[in-house]
Amino acid sequence: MAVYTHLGAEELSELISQYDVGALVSAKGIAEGVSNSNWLIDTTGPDGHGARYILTMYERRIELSDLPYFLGLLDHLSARNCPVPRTIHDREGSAYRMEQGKAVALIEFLPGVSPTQPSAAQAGAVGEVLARMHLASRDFGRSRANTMSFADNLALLERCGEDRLGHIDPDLPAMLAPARAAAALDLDQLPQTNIHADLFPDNVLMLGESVTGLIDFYFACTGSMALDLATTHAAWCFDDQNRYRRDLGMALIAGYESVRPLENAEKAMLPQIAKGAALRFVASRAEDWLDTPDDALVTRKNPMQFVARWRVYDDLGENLFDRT
Ligand SMILES: Nc1ncnc2c1ncn2[C@@H]1O[C@H](COP(=O)(O)OP(=O)(O)O)[C@@H](O)[C@H]1O
Ligand SMILES: N[C@@H](CCOP(=O)(O)O)C(=O)O
Repeated sequence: MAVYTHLGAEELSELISQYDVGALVSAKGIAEGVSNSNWLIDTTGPDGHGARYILTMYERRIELSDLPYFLGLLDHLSARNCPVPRTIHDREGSAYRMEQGKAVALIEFLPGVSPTQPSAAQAGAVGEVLARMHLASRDFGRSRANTMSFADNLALLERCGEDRLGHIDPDLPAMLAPARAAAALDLDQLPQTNIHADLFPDNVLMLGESVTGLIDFYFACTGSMALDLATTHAAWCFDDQNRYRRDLGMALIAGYESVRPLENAEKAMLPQIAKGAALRFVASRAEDWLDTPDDALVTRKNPMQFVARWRVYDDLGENLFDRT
């Protein structure tokens, strides 16, 4: 379920005619995704040979004032040969337009599929691309504060409250104490850049072991590179029972370090940051769980999945980098 708004054929044709991409041939709603409405758009193409795009309508959680940052970052990274879709600008040069009172953007279509059970080779490739992206986004001229920082996550869990957290799962209120510990970490002293901050497998397109696209930059922000690596680690390196896949963890970090070796201060803090990164998804998923009506068509994501991952990080402690 990821088409929240109906756009009629005439509206779509009129919208597409504002871009130099040829005439609309077909528009199909995309089922994947939870936050925005997405359509797969085929046109006759700027040169008449056909072309494909993604049309995104921003529905939830996105401030209009953040769009120049998100869309500008796509253009910045794409121009630096990172596998990131560029934004198609309309004839007036705008990266987004308003339709039915909501912002829409036309985005380059990239080939590939998101892995559901990633291999170590795929995790290594993602680590390498993540590091390339970190280096390439250092000179992006804009910045954006992280609205899902560890302090924000703590505030979110506190707003949910022990009682309501306990209704989701009796083990959830116990996550407040580690969330306080994470909120006390100072990540500002670590190397900063513009980070993706939500690089789950479903936000990576791959063909075999090659990364063809990093997508869904709508949590991107200015922040610690180690936080982005830890978030990617928490999202990629566990099986469907939330058991740690050490082979993937090692491959992800090795791939990252093949491009950008971690500094000692980052290595020292990574075990703590990984716990905070797991709690970030405990917090947002707990909030979504409580806010989503039982009859909503969206599949709620279970916060306990990331409680399990937090426990793995807590047990691993300093051994996160161990190869055995
Ligand atoms: N640039 C792109 N190229 C190809 N497919 C894309 C692109 N952007 C999005 N998609 C497809 O649309 C789906 C939903 O996009 P996504 O940005 O993840 O939505 P949401 O923000 O709602 O999670 C993706 O899983 C992917 O299949
Ligand atoms: N990746 C987050 C949820 C964010 O959803 P997205 O569809 O915008 O990536 C999670 O798994 O909790």
